[in-house]
Amino acid sequence: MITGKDLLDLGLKPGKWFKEALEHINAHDLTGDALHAYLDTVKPAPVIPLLDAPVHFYENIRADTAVEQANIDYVRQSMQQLMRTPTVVAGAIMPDACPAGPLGTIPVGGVVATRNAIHPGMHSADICCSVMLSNLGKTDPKTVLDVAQAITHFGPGGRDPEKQFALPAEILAEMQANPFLNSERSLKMAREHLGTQGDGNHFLYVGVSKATGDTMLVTHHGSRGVGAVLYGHGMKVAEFFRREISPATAPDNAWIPSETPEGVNYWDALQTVRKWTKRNHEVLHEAIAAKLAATVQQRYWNEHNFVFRDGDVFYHAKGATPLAAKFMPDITGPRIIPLNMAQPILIVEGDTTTNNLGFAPHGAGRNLSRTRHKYSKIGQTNEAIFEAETQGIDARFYFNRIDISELPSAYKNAEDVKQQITDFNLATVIDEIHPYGCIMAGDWEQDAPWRKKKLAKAAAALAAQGGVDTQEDTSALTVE
Ligand SMILES: Nc1nc2c(ncn2[C@@H]2O[C@H](COP(=O)(O)O)[C@@H](O)[C@H]2O)c(=O)[nH]1
Ligand SMILES: [Mn+2]
Repeated sequence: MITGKDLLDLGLKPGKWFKEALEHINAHDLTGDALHAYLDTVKPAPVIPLLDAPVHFYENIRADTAVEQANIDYVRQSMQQLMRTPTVVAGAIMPDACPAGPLGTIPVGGVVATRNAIHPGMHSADICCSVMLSNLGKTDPKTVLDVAQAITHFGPGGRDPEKQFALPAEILAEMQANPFLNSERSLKMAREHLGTQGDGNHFLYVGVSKATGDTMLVTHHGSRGVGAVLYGHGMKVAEFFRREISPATAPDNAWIPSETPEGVNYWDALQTVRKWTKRNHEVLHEAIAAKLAATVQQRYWNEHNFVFRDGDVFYHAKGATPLAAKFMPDITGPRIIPLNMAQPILIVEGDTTTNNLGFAPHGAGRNLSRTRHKYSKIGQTNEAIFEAETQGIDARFYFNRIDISELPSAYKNAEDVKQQITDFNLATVIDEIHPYGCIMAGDWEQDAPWRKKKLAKAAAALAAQGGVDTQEDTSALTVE
C-alpha cells in the first residue's frame, strides 16, 4: 500500500490532492512506471520562483526638478522589483510615470508585457479608463458645454430609471454568458451606470482644433461599477493561482494563466467590459450631438488602462496610450492624450519603436498625491486657487464644489511632458485641441461627516511613511 509518506519521499508537494491520489493509486495497485505516469497527471505544477534579475525596461522619462527625480527614483525601484515577476518579458515607463502603490506595483504610465499571463493588478482597477472625441464641426463651444452639462452624469451611483440609456442586447448576452460578469450586481450596474462618468479626474472637455477650428467634445472615464467588480473578482482568482504556483510573487502582481478556463473567461470579460465602456462614452456623445442637432464629423477613442494581446504576449498598460494598430480592433482615428484642464489635448499618432513597446503616455501624470497636493496649498482658499488656475477657461464642477486636486497644478508640467514625447520619439503630435472649458465632478464628498477623519488618517500615514505615496487616481472607483 502506498502512503502519504511514500509520496513525500518522492519529493511531491503535500496538499489536498494527496487524499484522492492515494485512493486512486491503492484502488488500482499502481507501482513503478504506472505509478509515476499517474502522478505526472495529478501532481501540482512546480512552484515558479521570481526571476534572478529584473528584465530590462525602457525609461522614457527625465526629471527637471527634485520632486520629479524623487518620483522617478521610486518608479524605477518599483519597476525593478516588478520586472522579476516570472511571467514578465518586457517593460517601459512613460513621461507621465508616477507611483501607484507599494514598491513593486506597476506605476501609472507603465507598460509591462508578460507571456501567457493576465495580471489584473497591472491593468488598473479602473478597467478600460478611456478617452473619446467627437468632432462637432463649427458648433459654438459654450452651447456644447451647456448642453453637455444637462445630459451627462457625474458622481456616485447610476442614472435614475427615467434617464437610463438602453443596454445593448449583445453586451447583456455576453455578460450573462461569462461567469465573471453574470451577477445581479454587475448586470444592475451595467444598466444603471451606462452614460455616467464617475468622479476623480474624469472629465467632459470642450475645445477647438488648432488644425481646423472645429469644436471637439472629449470625455474621459472608465467602466464604472461594471469594471470595478470584475477587477475585484480577477484579483481574487489571480491570488488563488499565485498561492499555488508562485507564492514568491507579490500579491499585486498575481496572474491568471491565460490558457486556463479562468484565463479565457477573464480575457473575454475584459473585452465585454471594453465594449460596455465604449458604449458608456458613445451614449453621451450621441445624446449631446442629437440635442445640438450637430452632425458628428469624426469620432475616435482609445483606452489607456487595459491589456492588449499579441499572440501569447499580454501588454498591460496602466495609464499608457496604445499606438500600434495590432492593439486596437476598432481604430477610427488617431489617439488622444489629455494633459490638464487648462492645456490643449494632444492628438497623436505613432507606432512601435525600440523603446515605446507600441505605447505613448496617457496624460501628464502627477508629481504629488492628491493629499500632498492639498497640503502644498495650505493657507490659500479653494476659490483663490481656482481663480488663479482656470483663467481664460470655462471650468465647471458638476456638484459646484471646487476640487483643487484636479486643477492644473496637480499635474506635471504639460510642456515638459509634450517635449519628452518628442525627445523619446514616442509619438507624433498631429493636432491640439485648445480648451474652451470642461466639467468635472468636483469635491462632492466635501461635507461628508467621515471626511475629516479620512483626511487625518491620510495625513498620519503620510507623516509615518516619509516617502513618496501613491499618485494613482482611484477616486473614481467607489462601487456603490
Ligand atoms: N484635459 C484634461 N486633462 C486632465 C484633466 N484631469 C486630468 N487630466 C489628465 O488626464 C490624465 C489621465 O488620468 P488617469 O486618471 O487616466 O490616470 C492625467 O494624467 C492628466 O494629465 C482635466 O480636467 N482635463
Ligand atoms: Mn483615465
